[in-house]
Amino acid sequence: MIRLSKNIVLVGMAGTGKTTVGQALAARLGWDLIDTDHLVEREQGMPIRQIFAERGEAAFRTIETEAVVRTMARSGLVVSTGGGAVLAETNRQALKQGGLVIALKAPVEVIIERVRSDKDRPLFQGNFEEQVRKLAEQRKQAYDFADMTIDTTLFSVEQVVDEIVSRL
Ligand SMILES: Nc1ncnc2c1ncn2[C@@H]1O[C@H](COP(=O)(O)OP(=O)(O)OP(=O)(O)O)[C@@H](O)[C@H]1O
Ligand SMILES: O=C(O)C1=C[C@@H](O)[C@@H](O)[C@H](O)C1
Ligand SMILES: [Mg+2]
Repeated sequence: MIRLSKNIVLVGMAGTGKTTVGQALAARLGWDLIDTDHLVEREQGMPIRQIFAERGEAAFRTIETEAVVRTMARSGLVVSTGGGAVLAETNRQALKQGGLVIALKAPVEVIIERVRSDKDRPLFQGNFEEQVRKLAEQRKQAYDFADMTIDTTLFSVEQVVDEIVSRL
């Protein structure tokens, strides 16, 4: 049994299911959900795709860090992060200090199938299969700082939630 921290935080590559599982987990626990991507989009008044296009990735990362740090100062939340939210040391520290960090994993082939029809991810434009593979390779160890890891390949969303709840 892992002692429950202030928040439950989901990290992982794009398409591993952080948003979908976060929604189901928050509903199951009766907790509020903050999806940092959605928070940024709401506060900036535009989709992340447009932030990347008009201001660049570095500007997005600055905004993302501010949203992550502010969110992690709260408690009793399920927090779904963006796929790249773990890249900054400031974010990793805030996530770890303020929550139990759970990494969702899936093989690159599964990720490709899950995100194939969603054209909103700015890092997956053009030859998106190649881009997913490259990013997965670059981020091979990026999620290793998590307190636990769940491979979502063979699980439905509700089964992933069952697994998380059983490990709390
Ligand atoms: N366990 C699962 N089994 C099958 N499909 C899943 C599972 N989890 C998520 N999906 C599907 O994969 C797609 C991507 O999921 P989701 O948007 O939740 O990923 P994400 O990790 O939040 O990605 P991003 O980092 O880009 O925000 C969605 O269509 C979702 O329904
Ligand atoms: O993997 C990433 O770097 C990203 C994932 C998404 O959640 C968004 O945060 C954005 O598209 C960047
Ligand atoms: Mg998401």
